[in-house]
Amino acid sequence: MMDVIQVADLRKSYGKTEVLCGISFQVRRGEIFGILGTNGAGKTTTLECMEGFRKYDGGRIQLKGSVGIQLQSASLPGCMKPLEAVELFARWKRTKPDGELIEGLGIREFSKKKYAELSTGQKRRLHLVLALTGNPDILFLDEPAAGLDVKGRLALHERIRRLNRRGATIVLASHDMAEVEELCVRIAILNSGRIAFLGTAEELADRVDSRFVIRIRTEQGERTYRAAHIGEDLLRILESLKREKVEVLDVSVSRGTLEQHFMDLAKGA
Ligand SMILES: Nc1ncnc2c1ncn2[C@@H]1O[C@H](COP(=O)(O)OP(=O)(O)OP(=O)(O)O)[C@@H](O)[C@H]1O
Repeated sequence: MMDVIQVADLRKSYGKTEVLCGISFQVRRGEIFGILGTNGAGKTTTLECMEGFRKYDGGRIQLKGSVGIQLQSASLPGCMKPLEAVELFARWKRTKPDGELIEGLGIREFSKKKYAELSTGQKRRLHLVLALTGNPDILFLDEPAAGLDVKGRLALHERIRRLNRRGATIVLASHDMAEVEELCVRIAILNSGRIAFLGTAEELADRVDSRFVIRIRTEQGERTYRAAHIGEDLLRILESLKREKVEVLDVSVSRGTLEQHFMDLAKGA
């Protein structure tokens, strides 16, 4: 599959603090790629360098295709009405406002308000419409669901998937594991300015030892174990409970969520 984004040895410092210490990754055409990291890991800096908004100190970034960027809030004049902003962006992109997009993200609900009067979620929805205007080949989203309620979040995720099915490559920065797990196939985890992991969620699960979560309900309450090898470990746990004469009522086994794996990596485990 063709790479539409290539980032090689990207370096960035703010003053004397090196925030990106030479990160490299590629994004393939048509994928939803997640950049994960805890607060301050360097996700926004990485995105802004890729978007061309921020100068970087070293390395190389190559993009192939037109770009849409979900700008941060407060980046439009406070007195501007939502549909005026949509019109302005459409003209800038030499296209017409996309009615389906405007309806799909419910912009008309708050179209009479000024930008300064919009809620965080409404601003996010508007910024998403602006980013999507002109059907960009590559879409950058920074914490897209922050400040959205459950309904807004579901609608946004559905919209992101639909766009992706139409061929857009999407790069999404988030510290929300559930969001990344739900949307992205490949992810990069940033930790202290370096890539701690690059690959699929499945590969991440395989890399971390504690892959399974075993929950055992006993007469005394529930116990939780983490296991690398489900067969041997489950047998060992059950045998030890038998020796302790603990009555087992129920056993459930699940794969740990990406969040557990991520936290292990972010902690440098
Ligand atoms: N303009 C700036 N000047 C100085 N330091 C900055 C600047 N922007 C970011 N930083 C610092 O660089 C580091 C990385 O910030 P960045 O915003 O890229 O992280 P992030 O992973 O997006 O974090 P968050 O999840 O909190 O948004 C942080 O320590 C931050 O304080």
